This record gives sequence, C-alpha cells and structure tokens, in this order.
Amino acid sequence: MNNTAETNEDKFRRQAVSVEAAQARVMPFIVPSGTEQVKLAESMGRILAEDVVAPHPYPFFRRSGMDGYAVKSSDTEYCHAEEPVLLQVVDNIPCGSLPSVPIVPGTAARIMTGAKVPDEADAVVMLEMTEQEIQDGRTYIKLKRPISSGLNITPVGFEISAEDRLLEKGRKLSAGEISVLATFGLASVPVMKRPRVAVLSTGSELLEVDEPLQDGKIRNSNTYMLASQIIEAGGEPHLLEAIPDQLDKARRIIEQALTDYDIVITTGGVSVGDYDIMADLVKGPDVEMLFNKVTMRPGSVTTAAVKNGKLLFALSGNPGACFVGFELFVRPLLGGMLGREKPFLAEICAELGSDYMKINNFTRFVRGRLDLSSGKVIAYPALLDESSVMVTIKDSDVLIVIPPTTTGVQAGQRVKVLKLPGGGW
Ligand SMILES: Nc1nc2c(c(=O)[nH]1)N[C@H]1C(S)=C(S)[C@@H](COP(=O)(O)OP(=O)(O)OC[C@H]3O[C@@H](n4cnc5c(N)ncnc54)[C@H](O)[C@@H]3O)O[C@H]1N2
Ligand code: MOO
Ligand SMILES: [Mg+2]
Repeated sequence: MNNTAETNEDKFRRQAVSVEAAQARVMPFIVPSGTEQVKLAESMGRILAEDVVAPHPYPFFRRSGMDGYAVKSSDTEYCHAEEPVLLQVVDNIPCGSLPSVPIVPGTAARIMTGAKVPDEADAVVMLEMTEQEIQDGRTYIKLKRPISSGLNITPVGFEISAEDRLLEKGRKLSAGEISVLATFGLASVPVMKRPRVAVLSTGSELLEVDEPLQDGKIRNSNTYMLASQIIEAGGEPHLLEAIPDQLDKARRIIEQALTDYDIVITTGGVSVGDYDIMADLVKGPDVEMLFNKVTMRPGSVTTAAVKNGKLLFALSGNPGACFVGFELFVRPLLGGMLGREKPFLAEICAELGSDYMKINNFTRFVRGRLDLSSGKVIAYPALLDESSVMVTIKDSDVLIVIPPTTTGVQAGQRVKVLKLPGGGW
C-alpha cells in the first residue's frame, strides 16, 4: 500500500474533461509507425502505406464474356430464322491463347470465356445460340438472329484505366483490396508497421487463464480482450507480466515498457482504492498527465499520460470500461499512427429500440446491438451494461451514445451510435 492522505486527496480531486477534449489531448502524439513490405498473402488486415496506381488498364485486352464464337456483327445484319447466315469457323481460341487467324467477312472463331477476342471481331455469340454444320470437311456455324456489335465483349479498361488510383494510402486491406493488388501484380505490398503495444494488468485478484479458479479471484480477461482490440485496430499486442501494486516497482516496469514499446496500456488500479496506484504513477517528474477523469460512463476514471512522446493509457479494470476506453482513446491513436484517414469509430444515427432510463450527468456509451431487419436502423441497448459486466460485450456491435440526462431516453428517440469494428453487420 502506498497511499498517504495527500495522494488520496489528489485521487479524489480529479478534473473531468469531455471525451472530445480527452481525445484532442491524445491525438497530437501520433507518430507515423513506419512502413514495411509484406507478402501479398500475408497482407490481410494490414494498412496500405502508399497509394497504388494502375500500371495498365483492366481488362488489358478485349475479353470474351461467354463460351461461343467471335464474329463480325455486320455478317449477321440480315439473317433470320428462315434465312440463317453461315460463318466458317477459322480459329479456335482457348482462354490464355491469342487469336491466330484474322476474322474476315463470312468467318468466325470459336472462343472461350476470358480469351482475347480477335481484333476484327466485334461480338461474341454464345454457343447455345448457334448450330454447327460440317460441309466439305469445313466447320460452319449457323446464326438465325442479328447480333449487336459489342455483345459479350468486355472492352479494354472496362473496370480500370491505366493510371487510375486503385487504392489509397491508409486503406485497410481485405478481400476486395487484395484481389486488386493481385490483379496488378503486387506480390509484395507496402504496409504500415504495426505499432507495438504493451498490455499490463494490475490486481492481486487476477489468475492466469490456465489457472484453476480460486475463491475471491478472477481470471484475467481484460488482457486478452485488449490484445484482440489491438490486433483489430492494426497494432501488435505484447502481453507483459502483471504489475505489482508497489508504486516504485510498478513505475520502473512501466517506464521500461514505455522505452521498449510504442504504446503502453494498463488495466485496473486507476480509481481511488487503496491499491489503485495508477493515479500516482502518471504523475512522475518526467511524466505529463493528459487527463485522469473523463465525463463518460463507463470509464470515467480513464487516464492517459505521456513520457518522451509515448502514450500510457491507464484504462479501468472493469471490463466494460476497459473496452470502451480502448475504443475511444487507444484506437484513434493507433489509427493515426497507421495513417488512417478516419481513425475514430464511425458514427451513425439510429432509433433507440428500447427505453434507456438510467439517469446520468455524464455521457454514456452503452453497448448495444443494431437491428436493420425492419428497414430502419434501430439500436437496442444491452440488458446488462454496467461497467463491471463482461458478458454482453460479445453481443454488441455499437456503442449507443446517451447524452447526460435527468429523465432517461425513451424508445423511438433518435440517438447517435458508434459502430464497433468487430460488430457483426
Ligand atoms: N470509491 C469509489 N470507488 C470506485 C469508483 C469511485 O469513483 N469511487 N469508481 C468506480 C468505477 S466507475 C470504476 S470503473 C472502477 C475502476 O476500477 P479500477 O480501474 O481501479 O480497477 P480495479 O480496482 O483494479 O478493478 C475493478 C474491477 O475490475 C476487475 N478487473 C481488474 N482487472 C481485470 C482484468 N485484467 N480482467 C478482468 N477483470 C479485471 C477487478 O477484479 C474489479 O472487479 O472503480 C469503481 N470504484
Ligand atoms: O469508470 Mo466507471 O466505468 O465510470 O463505471
Ligand atoms: Mg480500483
């Protein structure tokens, strides 16, 4: 125990700042995380470090959209069921091969989907619309309907022209982006380095996840929850050993972590209790405290400090508050370091699905579930949303923002919701 009357006084006398003000105090400490090359197959979820410009149009050649025959549409202009046109098949073009015989009037080339259409042809007729005939050892196709120019041909550059910007710096790579990179030959991709984030827990009640349960103790879930949030946000989590509750030892461990890692997150020990050392720890001689109370719930005790330009986030031990603290403060910092254009949780407007009658003079970030099935955007608050409740975090895809209220908010009212990236829609 390290508390004195004086430090306790300090702990109690905290100056609360708004979420926006707290975020604004964090964001100036964004340092770009640097870049590296990774193999395309390993680029999923990474953040692109440079704009990617198309080195060539796509498709690169006029491409057949069907298995059929490449023809000159002018040859079919006057044909009909009673007077079909016969075209001699002079070439066979499988996918990946090039046309080898020019198409002159009265001829056609058998062609497969994805193959290059001969320059002289301007349409492809599907196999099903043709009848084959052999005359004097020559193969012909019979067409009974005029074919319009351009039919079943994808023109050069239909999707992308040369020099088009394909992907912008700061974009998160997922299936669609990776398909683009593969198409344009980027076997190795420039991505932002993942900021290295240390996670340290506090609290003598914590057991490792593989330890048998003991009365009065709980397993450390926050560390693993935070590690998952860090990965999702583009960082690289490093789970360090728990911090003891002796201030001097704790200070040394955290200072070392701030030297070794880009960001340090602690969980627990940040309130006013006897063993809550974080409040004192963020007030060292060379540590600048950015805030130690935020007008929000959960997570009012969320604290941040900076040492040598590196951020220490002391998040609450209560799982709900720890989760929200990460989403509101750590995620945007990580996003900024990764060059993301919009590092904050995306904001949308919704209708509140059920009454939320808790009163509060702080803004609440209530975990909830979005329902789009009625054609409207409806947000349902979780039934259990206390700061200490862990189990409903998994069921939530949004944080519903409930402004300070003395009456509660009724179902049907418009609310702002913040979309959680892990959410299921
Ligand atoms: N007298 C007051 N007491 C409390 C206040 C207050 O203003 N005055 N604030 C309450 C609020 S609000 C919160 S939130 C919590 C914050 O607590 P701490 O951040 O100091 O966290 P701890 O005391 O260490 O633990 C709180 C709670 O969380 C559990 N915990 C801690 N670490 C983990 C972990 N890694 N995994 C899972 N669960 C964890 C811990 O066992 C406690 O149950 O303080 C209120 N008290
Ligand atoms: O910090 Mo506590 O989570 O406000 O409920
Ligand atoms: Mg505490």
